[in-house]
Amino acid sequence: MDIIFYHPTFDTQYWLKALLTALPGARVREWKRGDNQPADYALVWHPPVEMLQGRDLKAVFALGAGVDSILSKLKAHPDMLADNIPLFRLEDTGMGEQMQEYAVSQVLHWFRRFDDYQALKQQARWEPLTDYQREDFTIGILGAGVLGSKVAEALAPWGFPLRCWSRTRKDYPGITSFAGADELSPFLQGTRVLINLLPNTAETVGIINRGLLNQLADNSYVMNLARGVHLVEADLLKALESGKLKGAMLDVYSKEPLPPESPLWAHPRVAMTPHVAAVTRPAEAVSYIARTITHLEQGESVTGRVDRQRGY
Ligand SMILES: NC(=O)c1ccc[n+]([C@@H]2O[C@H](COP(=O)([O-])OP(=O)(O)OC[C@H]3O[C@@H](n4cnc5c(N)ncnc54)[C@H](O)[C@@H]3O)[C@@H](O)[C@H]2O)c1
Ligand SMILES: O=C(O)[C@H](O)CO
Repeated sequence: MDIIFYHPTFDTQYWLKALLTALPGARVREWKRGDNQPADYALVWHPPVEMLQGRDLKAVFALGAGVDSILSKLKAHPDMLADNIPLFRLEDTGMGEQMQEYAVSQVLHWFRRFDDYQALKQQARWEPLTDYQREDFTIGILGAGVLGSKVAEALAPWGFPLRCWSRTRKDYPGITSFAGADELSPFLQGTRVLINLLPNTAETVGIINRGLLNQLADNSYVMNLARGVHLVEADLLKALESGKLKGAMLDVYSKEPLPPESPLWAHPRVAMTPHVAAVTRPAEAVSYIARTITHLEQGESVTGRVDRQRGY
């Protein structure tokens, strides 16, 4: 079995070695321009079109959770990957735990009013504030898939009212499930902390806009952990100014790296990280991919296949 690997920034040598260890007998090579030799599987992130074009592969693995960038490249170059070649993505592989850490720590930061105390400290003001109550702190998670459900699971023991919104109804213990476009408004009403973990698709681009933000509870918070295109940044800034929103925690942006002129940098109630909420953990990813390839080779069923029509 031949495997080709391409990632613009990862430590390729580490991956090649780890893949060889996990799949003894496989031939694994870094793909370089001009390499047209046959391959069975391709592991990629932001691949050049020529890497995949015309290849008769058994499967392609995206080396991340989101497949928006490869699907948009496929749209521009439909001959890059034949329709019958399955595209897989990483399911969790350590990203769930990272999202849990991120979301829980930020929710508690807001709930315990550390944002307010930070602002008071800057003015050298000693001022105990009224506690927030859990029942006024409903958390709504947009997207209840692999990562959204992990975040919900980690928040559940803290006792906040929890709800999620997804395409189809979920049956997660202790979490109210809202499903489909018709239930988006009821999901938003009463939500105090909105956490976004949707995939980037034609249906979800720009979903966190003025109309959506206006439906949240007053003094709400927004955490965007999915993709920058989900959020209309100008609408977020207006909602912060109007007082509708109390704060935002952003990991992803309409343009990355975020340009220096973006007003988000200087906004006192916007906290930011540079698209690091959950990164690919090589060891977990390699064992996931190796396991999936082994199942595919044995004709067994696997999960993680992207529905290219649906867009995730
Ligand atoms: N910031 C980061 O570091 C980082 C890291 C990993 C993943 N991500 C992002 O997180 C996203 C989610 O990852 P995942 O593994 O949980 O994906 P997933 O496919 O397992 O879950 C997606 C969820 O969104 C819901 N959904 C999709 N379209 C919908 C629609 N139109 N209406 C209602 N619900 C809809 C699905 O029902 C599902 O519950 C990824 O696509 C990626 O963009 C970001
Ligand atoms: O989708 C992912 O895996 C991360 O956001 C990295 O882009």
